[in-house]
Amino acid sequence: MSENKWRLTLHTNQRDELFARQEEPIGDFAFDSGVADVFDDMVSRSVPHYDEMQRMACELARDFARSGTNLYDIGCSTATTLLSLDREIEEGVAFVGIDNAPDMLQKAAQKIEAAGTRRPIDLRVADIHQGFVIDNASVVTMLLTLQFVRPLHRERVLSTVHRGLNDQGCLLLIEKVTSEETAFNRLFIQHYYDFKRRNGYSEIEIAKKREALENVLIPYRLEENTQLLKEVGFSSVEVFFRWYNFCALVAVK
Ligand SMILES: Nc1ncnc2c1ncn2[C@@H]1O[C@H](C[S@+](CC[C@H]([NH3+])C(=O)[O-])CC(=O)[O-])[C@@H](O)[C@H]1O
Ligand SMILES: O=C(O)C(=O)Cc1ccccc1
Repeated sequence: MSENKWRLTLHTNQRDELFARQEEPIGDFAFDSGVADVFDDMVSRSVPHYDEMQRMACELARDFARSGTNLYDIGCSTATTLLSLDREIEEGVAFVGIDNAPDMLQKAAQKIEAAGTRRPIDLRVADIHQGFVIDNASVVTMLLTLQFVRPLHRERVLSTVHRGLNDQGCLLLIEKVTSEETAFNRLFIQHYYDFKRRNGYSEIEIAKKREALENVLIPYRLEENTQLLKEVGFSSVEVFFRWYNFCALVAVK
C-alpha cells in the first residue's frame, strides 16, 4: 500500500467527536464532510451489532446474487458494505453504490481505491427522493437508509426497488424501528442510550445527536415496514436480526 493510500485509510477512521465539540445551536443532521470524516467510527459506535448485521446481510446477499445481474447498495455511505460484498460475491455480479451525499461518496471512492476491489464499483450520486434507476437486480441493500427517506416517499422508493428486481431477487433492509407499546419503546430507547454510553458517548453528545436527528431519521414500526414491503409486491418478508429498536429484514420478489 502506498503512503498516500495508508493516510487515506487512517483518515476514514477518525473518532466521532462531532457533538462533543459543537458550541453553536444544533441544526438538522446532514451527511456533510464533517460526518463523512468520522462516519465509520460513528456508525460502529452507534449501531448495535453493526458488524454482525453487515456480515449477515452480505451472507444473505450471496444467497440471492446471480451472475449477469446487478447488485445495488442504496445509501452506500463510505462503501463498507460494498467492500465486504466484493469479497463475498462472484465477479459476474456488477456493483452499483447510490448515495446523495458527495462527501460520503468521496470517502467511498477513497476506500475502494485503497482496498483494491475484484470488480469496478459504479458509485452514483442520486437523491432517491427524486427518482433513481434499479435494473436487472438480483440484490438490493438499503442498510439504515430508508429511515432517512421522507415518509411520503417511502412507498414509491420501495416500488422502484421492487420493479427493478428480477423474480426471486431480494431486498435487504436494516432500520431503526419504534414500538407500538410506549412502555417498551421507552425501555428500548433507554437501553439504546446505555449502549451509546458504553461506547464512550457522553450525555451531551447523545442529547445533541438525538435533537439533530429528530426530523431527519424517522423510524417506522416493524409492522409498518413489513406492510409497505407487501403492498409494493414483495411475496415474502422475514426478520433476520433484531436488537431492541434495530431490525433487519429480507424481502423476496
Ligand atoms: N434521499 C437520499 N438519497 C440517497 N441517499 C441518501 C438519502 N438520504 C440519506 N441517504 C444516505 O443514506 C446513508 C445513511 S447511513 C447508511 C449506512 C450504510 N448503508 C452502512 O451500512 O454502512 C446510515 C446512518 O447514517 O445511520 C447516508 O450515507 C446518506 O447520505
Ligand atoms: O445515532 C443514532 O441515533 C443512530 O440511529 C445511528 C446513526 C448512525 C450514523 C448516523 C446517523 C444515525
